[in-house]
Amino acid sequence: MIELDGLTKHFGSKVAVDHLSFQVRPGMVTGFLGPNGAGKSTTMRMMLDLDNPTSGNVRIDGKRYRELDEPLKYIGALLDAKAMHGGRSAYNNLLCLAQANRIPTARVDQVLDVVGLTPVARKKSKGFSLGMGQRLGIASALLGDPEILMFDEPVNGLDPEGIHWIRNLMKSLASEGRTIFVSSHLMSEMALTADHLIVIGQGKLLADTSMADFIHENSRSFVRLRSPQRERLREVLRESGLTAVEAGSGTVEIDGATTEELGELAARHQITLHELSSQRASLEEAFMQMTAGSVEYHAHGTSHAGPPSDQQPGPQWGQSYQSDKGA
Ligand SMILES: Nc1ncnc2c1ncn2[C@@H]1O[C@H](COP(=O)(O)OP(=O)(O)OP(=O)(O)O)[C@@H](O)[C@H]1O
Repeated sequence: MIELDGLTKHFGSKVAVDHLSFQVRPGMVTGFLGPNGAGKSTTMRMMLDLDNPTSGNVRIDGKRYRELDEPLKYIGALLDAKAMHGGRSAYNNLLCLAQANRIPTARVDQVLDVVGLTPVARKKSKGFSLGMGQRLGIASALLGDPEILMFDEPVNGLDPEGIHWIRNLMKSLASEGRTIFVSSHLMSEMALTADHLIVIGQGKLLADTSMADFIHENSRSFVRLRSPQRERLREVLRESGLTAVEAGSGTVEIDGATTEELGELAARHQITLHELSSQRASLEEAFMQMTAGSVEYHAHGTSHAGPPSDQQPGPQWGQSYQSDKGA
């Protein structure tokens, strides 16, 4: 269990983390979400005692990180996959870490096997692809067989097979009763992986909730209509006090009415419908709505908080969003 109590970090006048209090519980995967610059990495660094809080504190199983006897046996982390010594082989990188932390040497081969790097164990890690580097970073996090694991953007650089692998790894580690805390920009990925969500924006806690409740409470439900008599449909909706939002591909979306009401309304006015469907906004949309006021960098054309016209999964949004950072 990880407990944050009023955790705060200032960089000069910049408040990167603002009185964060939450718990990360064992036996589940907790997703840590927030737009770029929200303070996720800074929070994780303070959890590992790599940065000093301005105020507040973090407890790991009731203790401060620096009070842990052999920290790698309590908490393993993947923060920066490039942190490894490039001139050393994967095996030697892990061996040094094992020796420095009084972890049995045999564990090195075990974790190399878990992450699938046994065939390249003797190769220098500087020649590794981003995905292999991520796997090596994950191996180092697993080395002490810790009860708590923290991953900062672990799917970065992984191909679909690698993403599938890490998703299953995190779930299986959680099912063993471990505490798994993972940050990601890939909302669709979180939907498939996390049981619980912590959402932050501009360093502040925006949500601490189960995944199911997050979607239920934050996603907008609406009805999608498509008709060959589009103008007539719009007119009838307007007369009924309903606002139709154009949603592309000849569809309109309506809030505040059920499919039954809209179907009957169309029938009364003899309007043919080619589509009448109840929709619920996805996790990406719920997340965008929640954090809309706290993003530092907006991608062109995606700064509105409303749902996009189609129901595409998150990576599209994540990619355009990230690619705009620093533009
Ligand atoms: N060493 C530092 N000095 C000054 N400002 C910093 C420092 N580290 C982080 N920041 C600022 O603090 C804020 C939070 O940064 P942080 O990297 O924790 O966010 P993040 O949620 O991890 O973002 P990303 O998803 O882009 O990695 C940002 O505005 C960032 O520019």
